[in-house]
This record gives sequence, C-alpha cells and structure tokens, in this order.
Amino acid sequence: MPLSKRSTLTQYLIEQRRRYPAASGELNALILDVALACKAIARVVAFGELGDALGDRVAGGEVNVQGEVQKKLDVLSNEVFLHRNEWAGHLAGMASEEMEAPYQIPAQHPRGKYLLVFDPLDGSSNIDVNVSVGSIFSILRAPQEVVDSGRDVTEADFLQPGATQVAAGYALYGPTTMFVLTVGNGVSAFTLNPNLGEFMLTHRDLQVPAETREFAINTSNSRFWEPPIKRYVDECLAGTSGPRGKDFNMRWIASMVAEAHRILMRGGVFMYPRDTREPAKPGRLRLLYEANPIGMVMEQAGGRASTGRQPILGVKPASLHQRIGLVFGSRSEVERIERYHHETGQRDTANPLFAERSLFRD
Ligand SMILES: O=P(O)(O)OC[C@H]1O[C@](O)(COP(=O)(O)O)[C@@H](O)[C@@H]1O
Ligand SMILES: [Mg+2]
Ligand SMILES: [Mg+2]
Repeated sequence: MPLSKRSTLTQYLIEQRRRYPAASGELNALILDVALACKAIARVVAFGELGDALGDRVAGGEVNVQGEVQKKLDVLSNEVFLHRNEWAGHLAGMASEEMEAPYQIPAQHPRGKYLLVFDPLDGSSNIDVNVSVGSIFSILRAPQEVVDSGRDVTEADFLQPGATQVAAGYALYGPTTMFVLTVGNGVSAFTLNPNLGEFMLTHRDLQVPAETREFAINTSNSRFWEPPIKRYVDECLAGTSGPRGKDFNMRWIASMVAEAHRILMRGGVFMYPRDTREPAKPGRLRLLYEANPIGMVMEQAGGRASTGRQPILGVKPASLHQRIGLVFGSRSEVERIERYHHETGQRDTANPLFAERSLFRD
C-alpha cells in the first residue's frame, strides 16, 4: 500500500527498509525507541503547570556541564532518553548535553553497533513560559572495534564529523508535536495523533525554499559579531533601499529546534555565529547534538548548514561538548554569508583558538 497521511512512522520505516533488504532492522528499531522517548517527553510538556516538571531543577539554580542552569525538564527528558534507549541492544553508548561523560549501557543490557547523541530538551529557557521546545538527536555508527570488543565507550568514539551520521532529526513540542527524520535520503515529518499516540506521516521529501526574506539572529549580541555577519544583517535591515533591494523580516524564538522547523517549512536563515563575546567559546551551539543533526536535516532538505566558513558536516569534532558557530537554512543565503566570510578573509586560521578541523580541508 502506498504511504499516505494515514501511514505511521513504523510503516514509513518498513517501507524505507524494503529499499535496503540487507539492513537488519536495528536502525528502525532504534528510531522507534527515540520516537517513543519523544512521545513520553511530549506528554510531560503537555501537562505544563498542571504537572510537576516546570522550573529549575534546584531552587537557586544548578548548572550542567555547559555552565547553564538545569531545568527539571532538562533532567527528566535526559532520563527518558536514556531509559527508553538503553535496553534493546542497539547501542554501544550514548552522549547528551546534560552529561559530562558518555553514558555506558548498563551491564544487564546487551550492547549494539550504534551511538546515540542528543540534546534532550532544546530551548529549555522557554519551557516555563509555554513556548515551543524540542529534542534533537543524532545516530552514529560505533567504531567496529568497540562493537567487537563490547568495551565501554569513550569520548573519542563520538568524535566523528556530521557527514558520517546514519540518521538524525528532532521532535518539536509545539501546538502539535512533530517528529522530523532523515535517514540520509531526504527528510520526512510526522505529526503526533494524540488520539492514537502515533506519529503519522504528514510531510514527505521536504525542501527548504532556496530564496527567503526572513532571517533569525539574536541581535543583542551584535556588538560581538564579526564583520561578515554585521555586513549580512546590515544589508538585510537596509531593505529595499540597500544592496539586497528587498525588505526582510526577522524572527527569534530562542529555541533553535523551533527556528529550524520554521525554516524547513517556509525557508529563512538562522545564525548563531562565532563571536567575540567569550573567547573560550567560539559560538553558542553544540556541534555534536545541535549543529550536526540540524545540519544533516537541512542538507537533506536541499538547504545548507555551515560554520560561516565551511560546511558544518565536514568539521572534525575536538570534544564531546564542543561549541561552534552555526548558520543554516535557505541555500542561497547561507552561501552568501560564506562568501562574505571568504571575501573578508575570515578563515579559521585567523585565530588559532577557533580553528575548525575539516574533513575536506586540513
Ligand atoms: O539566549 P539566546 O542567546 O537567545 O540563546 C538561544 C539558543 O540557546 C538554545 O536554547 C540552546 O539550547 P539548550 O536549551 O539546549 O541549552 C538554542 O536552542 C537557542 O538558539
Ligand atoms: Mg539545545
Ligand atoms: Mg538542551
């Protein structure tokens, strides 16, 4: 039967697998466990103030490995991801924004061939004011030697460029809950049917429009921006009277996952660029569990994702919680921003502290 809006995520995955008869089905099973974790988090989010999951984890704030105040829902979502995914034997290990070190699959469970990396709750500063949040995930292959030996995973096992991701996506807990997925041949999106508790296929082969008149950036950081970003934003703000010859609109939700979804649906460009605010932190967003999965979704939907200097998916990670400048969305705008960086000689080598090692260029 051809897929339709009555098809579930499970049916979609079965159809995908028909194209690869040699596949063991483990990836599908893992994706379904991730989707189940997202459904569980969606239920907690839906109860809002009526539940017991809003607010800071510890009154007065307790910071996570990122030095950011942990929300109760950050911690709870992290636990949901761990416990929904640790038992089935698909994973060699996991890593999360909320945990300093990789998570080892407990001894009572079998170990498998994939690595799961995730931001269990993105945009968590928005949760207490009832604005959309989400979860972001990336699936990598564990090194063969890890699979063969069954040893504990180390940070180094996760330091793979985004181009090697097997699958990636996110869940958005908005007016409707959606699950957006790529397994490397396009992007599909599923809407949670609350009556059935199932993700239904509502969008196939999504394409980010190449042209846009909408950009997203936190302008409170403008004094820290580098010249190419300043130039790009100034030209957008100049509108019809400037070199772009057209007016732009601006959005900033402060949930990257929600911005990514808007851009996937109607185009636009998102920038959280490298800046000079904190010299030790070249960018705000995390490479392994924010930039790479969103980057894969964008590229698979015909958009582009970049550091501003090079494709994000080509960056060789240096550490589990590495931060990076991120620009993504409509292809022509991202290419323009890259061009501005190259024209002003803003290459990685300009500041050795910020050097990004590339898959394509060392
Ligand atoms: O406070 P700012 O600068 O607007 O930052 C917003 C950014 O921070 C993030 O919320 C970081 O994600 P977390 O909530 O997972 O820490 C992004 O989603 C978003 O783009
Ligand atoms: Mg995040
Ligand atoms: Mg988070």
